[in-house]
Amino acid sequence: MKGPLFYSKILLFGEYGIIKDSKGLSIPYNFYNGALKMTTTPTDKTIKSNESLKRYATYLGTISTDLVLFDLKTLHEDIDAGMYFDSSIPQGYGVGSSGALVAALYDKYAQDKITVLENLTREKLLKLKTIFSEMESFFHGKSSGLDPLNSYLSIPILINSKDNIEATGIPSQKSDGKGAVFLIDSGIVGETAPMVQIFMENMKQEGFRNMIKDQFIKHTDACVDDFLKGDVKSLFKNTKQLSKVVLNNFKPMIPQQFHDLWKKGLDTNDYYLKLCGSGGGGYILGFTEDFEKAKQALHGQKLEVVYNF
Ligand SMILES: Nc1ncnc2c1ncn2[C@@H]1O[C@H](COP(=O)(O)OP(=O)(O)OP(=O)(O)O)[C@@H](O)[C@H]1O
Ligand SMILES: C[C@@](O)(CCO)CC(=O)[O-]
Repeated sequence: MKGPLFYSKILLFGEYGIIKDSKGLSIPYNFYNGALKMTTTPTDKTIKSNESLKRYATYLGTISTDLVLFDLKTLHEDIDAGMYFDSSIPQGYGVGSSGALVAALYDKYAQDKITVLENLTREKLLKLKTIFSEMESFFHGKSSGLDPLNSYLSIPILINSKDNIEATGIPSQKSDGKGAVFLIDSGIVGETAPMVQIFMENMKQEGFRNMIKDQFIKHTDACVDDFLKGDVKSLFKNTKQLSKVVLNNFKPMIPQQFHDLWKKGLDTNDYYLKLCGSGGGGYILGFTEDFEKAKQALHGQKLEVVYNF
């Protein structure tokens, strides 16, 4: 048995802001994926995954059946027979390893499931997001459900506000374009929950709240609009503003050794850095009008291009 592939995702814009009703834009990232599989020859990796599935299956049994009904009997039988999630998606890197797992399990074991083939009305999308939020909260404490939704549908998702999301198209990539969105591997595993806790604590201060409203959300929304319109010039202007605000106000979310590189990008305009998800490690997202230049300026860092302008 090998189930269908579920992909990683990248939240291009909207981290933290979407908690406070900013816009957000999340795209599938096909470089990494995962699928449910049966083991034939157990290894440390399959055993660890299988044990994690076992714990998770118990949790799925506690979710209200009014929301979603699972074929728990088959799920437990499959896990006892050695099923695991065969995945290349790194964990704690902000690209949604738990989201892909949630999507794969919903796909295989939910009854009366909403499928990707039907007309996805806003109501159906919200229903799916609510189910996924409940399913993923086992891993995150609290989850928006956006990661599994992205992975399940494998299409870009535009978040207009908390209760207003839609499937969207993004401008097609220019394969010969000089500009790029890229990932930098910080080499550190991050954790979402403590980062969100710091953010919520900061939000108790009026100054921080104002900065979020008047600067962070303003620039985030502008970046989303620019990206969708394909207005690259304005996008870089707004990404620079966003990068600056994040460096000044989200220091705990930026690993120490990247503070100087972050500033160097702003000073030289060779690239602009932003958080990729909650930060604290994992990937950092970069935007550049000239990837060759950025590569030189970031010499020694591990870079992966995710989109070409
Ligand atoms: N291949 C896998 N097999 C079993 N469980 C997995 C697998 N991949 C991820 N998980 C589960 O997901 C958890 C990681 O989820 P977590 O939300 O901490 O990270 P993430 O989803 O990679 O991060 P982010 O939300 O920042 O993208 C693991 O601790 C594990 O329980
Ligand atoms: C930091 C955050 O905004 C994005 C993490 O991918 C948390 C969330 O909205 O789930």
